[in-house]
Amino acid sequence: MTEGNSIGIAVVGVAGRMGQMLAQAVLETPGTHLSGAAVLAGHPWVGRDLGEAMGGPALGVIVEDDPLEVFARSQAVLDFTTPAATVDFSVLAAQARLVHVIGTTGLEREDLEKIAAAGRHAVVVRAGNMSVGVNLLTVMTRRIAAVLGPEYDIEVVEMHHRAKVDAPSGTALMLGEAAAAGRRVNLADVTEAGRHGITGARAEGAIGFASLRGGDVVGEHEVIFAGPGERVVIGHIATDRMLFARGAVRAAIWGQDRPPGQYTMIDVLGLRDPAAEVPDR
Ligand SMILES: NC(=O)C1=CN([C@@H]2O[C@H](COP(=O)(O)OP(=O)(O)OC[C@H]3O[C@@H](n4cnc5c(N)ncnc54)[C@H](OP(=O)(O)O)[C@@H]3O)[C@@H](O)[C@H]2O)C=CC1
Ligand SMILES: O=C(O)C1=N[C@H](C(=O)O)C[C@H](O)C1
Repeated sequence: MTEGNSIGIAVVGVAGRMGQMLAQAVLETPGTHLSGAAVLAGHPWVGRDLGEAMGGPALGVIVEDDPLEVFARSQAVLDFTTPAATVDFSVLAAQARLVHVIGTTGLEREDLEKIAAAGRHAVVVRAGNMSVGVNLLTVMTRRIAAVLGPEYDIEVVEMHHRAKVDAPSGTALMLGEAAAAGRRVNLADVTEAGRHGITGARAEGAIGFASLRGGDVVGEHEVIFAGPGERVVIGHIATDRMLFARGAVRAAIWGQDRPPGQYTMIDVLGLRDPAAEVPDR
């Protein structure tokens, strides 16, 4: 629902780690309002005031379990849920002509195809990481990979909290895609992930991935270029999930009145280099 010129932004999966951050980010952003907050049917938060459910003061926003109703009074939806849920939401968001901001990771090729098909007539902004810093890191990774030759071995290392369910992280895949784009190779052709046992020597031109899990780590990424006599190491450490949430709200605002299509945070942040496309995971 438009309240004056304020943009109505809904959050699905609002009880999740990111869902709660997203709701707070909408509430603190001038020019937007929280038009709805949805969880799965049967969740204990259904029917409760969102603020109280989150352990704070009442917000006057009641948690619902019908995304259709929530979408009907919104201009955008922030979706950091699961691949299956995101595919379903993409159909509903496109029908309602909402800007669908997707942070969900672990999406397979078939999921991406379904999202692209559903979103043909709507604006979809999707990124495995919504922070400014990581998106800058992808631009730097592509550039460094393009300049350093194949004698520099590329490894992407990530660490996340113990509850993370997908690996490598969406961010690690974005960085891998950026490195592959810089080298003008297809990431799938050069990926080395999950090494264990007698693996044989590293393949020439491989891009390796290592995933660490533990504790409450918000998200840490490094790209290592290991060459003869030196290593170039660039990285990003997230210490607060609000970083991602603010990026998502920025994307929802940016997407208003854009032509239908699939966009990434590279578009939102104005970092696209037409001469060097970087696919985003
Ligand atoms: N792009 C980015 O910048 C970032 C992306 N992420 C990604 O966001 C996703 C979520 O992460 P996180 O918040 O830590 O995970 P959580 O598991 O804490 O949250 C996911 C939430 O989605 C809910 N959910 C699942 N299916 C539905 C549905 N059909 N309808 C409504 N709600 C649903 C879950 O509900 P229930 O628990 O009841 O099943 C849960 O509350 C992950 O893929 C993660 O990698 C995370 C941080 C930053
Ligand atoms: O699951 C998380 O927590 C995060 N997921 C994203 C990813 O897969 O890269 C972004 C961030 O690193 C946190």
